[in-house]
Amino acid sequence: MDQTAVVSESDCCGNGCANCVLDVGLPKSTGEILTGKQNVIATYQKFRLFSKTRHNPKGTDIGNNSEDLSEVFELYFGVTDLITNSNDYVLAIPAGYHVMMRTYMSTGHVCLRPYSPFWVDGLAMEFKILVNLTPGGYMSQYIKDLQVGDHVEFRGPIGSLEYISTEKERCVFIISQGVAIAATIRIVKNILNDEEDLSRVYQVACYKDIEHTYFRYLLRDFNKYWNYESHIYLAHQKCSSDMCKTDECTGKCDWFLKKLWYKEKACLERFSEAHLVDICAKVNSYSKFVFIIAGSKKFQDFITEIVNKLNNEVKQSNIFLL
Ligand SMILES: Cc1cc2nc3c(=O)[nH]c(=O)nc-3n(C[C@H](O)[C@H](O)[C@H](O)COP(=O)(O)OP(=O)(O)OC[C@H]3O[C@@H](n4cnc5c(N)ncnc54)[C@H](O)[C@@H]3O)c2cc1C
Repeated sequence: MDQTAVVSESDCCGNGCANCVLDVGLPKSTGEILTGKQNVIATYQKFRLFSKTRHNPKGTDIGNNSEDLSEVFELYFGVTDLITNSNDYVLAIPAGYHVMMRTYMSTGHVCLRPYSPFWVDGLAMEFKILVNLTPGGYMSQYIKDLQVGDHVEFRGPIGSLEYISTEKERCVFIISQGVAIAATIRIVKNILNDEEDLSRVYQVACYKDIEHTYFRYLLRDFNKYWNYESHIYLAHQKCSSDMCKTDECTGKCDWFLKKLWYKEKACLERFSEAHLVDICAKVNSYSKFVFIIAGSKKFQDFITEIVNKLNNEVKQSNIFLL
């Protein structure tokens, strides 16, 4: 099957079939990870919840910090109780791919939801996901009730990202909405940690406000690399300063400016075509552009539309939807 074909979640019947329609094959690079071993997550596998912590966008690891987000959790899972020798297995989840979490409803129906690991240790067979609990959501309630030590079923990897090429001087635009940035973290790390990869990464992270800038500390760290820059867009920043005359913050008041870190820039607007044009103006050749878009279908459609308006030389095969 064409690995660049976009398969919608709605194509999945939701029954957790062994040969799920969402499996579109692994990128060629996965062969190196497997090295003759089996992928432990290729069929549904139980993973033990090692830890469950509230996400702190600033990265401080002091438990119960007042800046921890009450509705966003980092879940750390690892394989336990393998029937055969664990040396026969690795955990292969390529960057940009997701895993399917499975649980059963009280009605007996299966509940499947995809999540995108932001950290994977293939040999230890451990991974982490960031989950933004959805009010009234079935899996969200299940996750909320999960306790450390509980076992949860996952399978995968599922995805279609095959952007890796021999071309190492690309302009990689990574545009994400909210928690979907989790899916992009490993892609950025892979590029930045590859000394032979001279690609420039422009990360556009769209959030509702500064309190919800997930992985803010990572973006700060990535910005230390010569070939990386992040742009944060905050669509709904509330303000408690008198300087901003309305409830919506202008981003110019002392209250907001004090919230920013040294050299950190944030634009208090929705990301638009004009912003994309501004960022792209820094780059010369459009043919080397790669766009990786992570977010809801509506967000992906909007960004794809403005990318297509940008310049008709942007090849469709260089646009990847996570
Ligand atoms: C490729 C991919 C990767 C993803 N990665 C992540 C990730 O890394 N982290 C993350 O947090 N999320 C991720 N998601 C989203 C995730 O899969 C779930 O959709 C999300 O956690 C919500 O699931 P849920 O079962 O809690 O909510 P659902 O039960 O699906 O409910 C969603 C919403 O619909 C409403 N609703 C449900 N039933 C009804 C009804 N009968 N009538 C009216 N309204 C109803 C609920 O109130 C809720 O607001 C990803 C999604 C995709 C497609």
